[in-house]
Amino acid sequence: MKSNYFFPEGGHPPQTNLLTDRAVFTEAYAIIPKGVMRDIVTSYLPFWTNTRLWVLSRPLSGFAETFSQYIMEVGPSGGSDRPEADPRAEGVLFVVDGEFRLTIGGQSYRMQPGGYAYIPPGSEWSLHNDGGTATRFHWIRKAYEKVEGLPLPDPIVTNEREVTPSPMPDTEGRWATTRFVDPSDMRHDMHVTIVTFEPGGVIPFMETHVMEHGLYVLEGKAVYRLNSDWVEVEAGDYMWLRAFCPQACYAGGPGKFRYLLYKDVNRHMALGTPGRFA
Ligand SMILES: NC(=O)N[C@H](N)C(=O)O
Repeated sequence: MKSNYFFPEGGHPPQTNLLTDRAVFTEAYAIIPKGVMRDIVTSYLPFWTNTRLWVLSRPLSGFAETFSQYIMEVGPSGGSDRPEADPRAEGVLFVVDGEFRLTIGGQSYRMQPGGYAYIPPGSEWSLHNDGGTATRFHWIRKAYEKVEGLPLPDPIVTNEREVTPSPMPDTEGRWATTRFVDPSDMRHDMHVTIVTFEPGGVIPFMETHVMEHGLYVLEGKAVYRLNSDWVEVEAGDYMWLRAFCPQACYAGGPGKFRYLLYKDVNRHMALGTPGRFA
């Protein structure tokens, strides 16, 4: 199935056009624009066949940075029976292009664009592209922080088509969030949602909060405020925001502006232990 969520750039950039990239890396945020996700900056992982990936974020300083995010590209017959090497890691997959078969705890699911899967830590899972074309999906990983007395979260497999977005209060529906997890479920320590703005919709104040973000633009255009800078972003761009990075946005139209949003939630910060997720 074809999707409009992914915007790969093959080959190498032209030698004559060095000023078009909008990549930025600062202490508070990074922007990895779609033009940077090219063949030359791919990675590979052990125990994955016919697979390459773009690593969009990973813990860098060892101080309370919580997640890693990849765009995975799995070719025909590719995949893995040993996808995750870290037993602490929980994961979310979100499909942007193509199809694959996902098996969690012996149960198999057909994943298509818009497909979302939450994989609890320690799960037995595998992923295989049994179609004829490459599939691409986000894989967001975090070291799960267990709460004594609470069981692990259950696996969740769904598609954004199955979930009704919740409008944000006082926005006349111009800003809505598609939630795959009940925000009051304290078993979960990470949320991956889809944020949708109608043209002209805004985040009307400088959100400044402890949660980190990974933010991949699925559709449309906007001007995004990151710390002290306003930047133009569009479908296929990725942003990574450290804790307390001030943020706001203005959706430019003419269509919807939508992004996949990672956020760490519902846990104390471990006191006096640097390297929480190193
Ligand atoms: N940048 C964002 O979209 N932030 C969200 N409002 C959030 O933190 O939930």
